[in-house]
Amino acid sequence: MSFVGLMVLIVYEARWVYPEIQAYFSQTGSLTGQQLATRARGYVQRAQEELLVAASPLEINSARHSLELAYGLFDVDVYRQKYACTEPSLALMDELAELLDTQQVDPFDAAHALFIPVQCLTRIEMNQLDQRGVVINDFSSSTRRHHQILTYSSVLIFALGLLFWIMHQRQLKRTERANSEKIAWMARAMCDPLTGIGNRSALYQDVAAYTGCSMGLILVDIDFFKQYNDALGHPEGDRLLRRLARLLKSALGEQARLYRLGGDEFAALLPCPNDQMLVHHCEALQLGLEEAQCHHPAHPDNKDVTLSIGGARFVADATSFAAAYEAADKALYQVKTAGRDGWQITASA
Ligand SMILES: Nc1nc2c(ncn2[C@@H]2O[C@H](COP(=O)(O)OP(=O)(O)OP(=O)(O)O)[C@@H](O)[C@H]2O)c(=O)[nH]1
Repeated sequence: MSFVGLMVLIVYEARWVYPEIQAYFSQTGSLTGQQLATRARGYVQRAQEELLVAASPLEINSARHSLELAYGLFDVDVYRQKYACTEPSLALMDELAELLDTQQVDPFDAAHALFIPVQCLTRIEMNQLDQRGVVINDFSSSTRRHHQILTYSSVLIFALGLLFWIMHQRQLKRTERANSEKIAWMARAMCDPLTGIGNRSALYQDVAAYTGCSMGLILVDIDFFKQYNDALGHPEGDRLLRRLARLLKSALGEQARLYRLGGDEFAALLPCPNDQMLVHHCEALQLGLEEAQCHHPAHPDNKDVTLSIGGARFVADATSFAAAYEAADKALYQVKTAGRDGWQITASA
C-alpha cells in the first residue's frame, strides 16, 4: 500500500520534473545563440584588426572576408527579432563591405565604425548568458522543490506505513488474546472446578479422540460419602474429593485421563489392550487408597474411606462407549450391593 503510494508519487513528480529538464536543455538554443554572437564578434574584431594594419588591397580583402563571415553568423532571425541593434548593425556591415570593395572608405574609419556591431553582439552575448542563468536558477529551485516534496511524501508514507503496521500488530494481539481467552474458556468448560480434572463433557470428547483404540473405563464411587460429609462437613468432603483425584492420578499413572462425573462419582479412561490390564488398574487403585489411609469418622464398617469400583473394556467409538459405561456402572452397582469396598469388571455388550 505504502509502496504503491510512493511509486505513484514518484511517477507524478517525474512527470513534472521532465518538462523542467526539457526547458533547461532547450536553452541550448540560447547557448548556441550566445556562441554565434561570440564568434560573430570575434570575426568583426578580427576584421577591425586587419583593417587597422591594412596596407594593400589584399589585406583589405582579407578584412572584408572576415566581415562576411561575421555577417553570416550574425544574420540570425532570433537576433533580428529580439535585438533592435541587429538590423542597423547588419546594414552597416553590408554597407562597409561594399565601400571596402570599391575602396570608397578609409580602412581606419571602417574599423572604427565596426564598434557598433561589436557593441550589439556584446549585448546579445550578455543577454543570452543572463537568460541561461535565469533558466538554470529556475531549474535548480524547481528541482529543489520537487525534491522536498518527494522527501516529505516519503517520510509521510513511511509514517503511515508504520502506523498501519502498529494498528495491524494491535489487531493481531487482540485476536490472539481473544483466541487464547476462547481456548481457556473452552478448557474451563471441560474442567471440574473443584478437583481440576475433566468433567463429563471432557470424557465424551476424549472418547471421540480415542476412536478405534482399545480402552478401559473405570467408574469410582466413594462409599458412604454422605456420612463423611455429615460427620466432617462439606469443606472436608470437598478436600476428600480433591485428595481422591490426586490419588487416582498417582495410582493409574500418566496415561489415565480422569473425570469427576458429579457428586462423589469419578471416572478414568485409559488405554487397555486386555482384561488383565484393567484388573491391574482396579487393584492398583484399591491399593493406593489403602496406603493413603483416609480416615472416615462415620464409616458404618469402621473402615477408612473405601471405594466401589466398576470397570469395562471397549474399542472406543460413540456407541461402544455407551455400552461400556452401562457395563461399568452395572459392575459398580454390583460392588455396592455386595457390600462396597471392592472392584468388579464386566464385559460390555
Ligand atoms: N462435599 C461435597 N459433597 C457433595 C458434593 N456433591 C455431592 N455431594 C454429596 O455427596 C453425597 C452423595 O451421597 P450418596 O449419593 O447417597 O452416596 P453415598 O453417601 O456415598 O452412598 P453410597 O454411594 O451408597 O455409598 C451427598 O450427600 C451429596 O450432598 C460436593 O461437591 N462436595
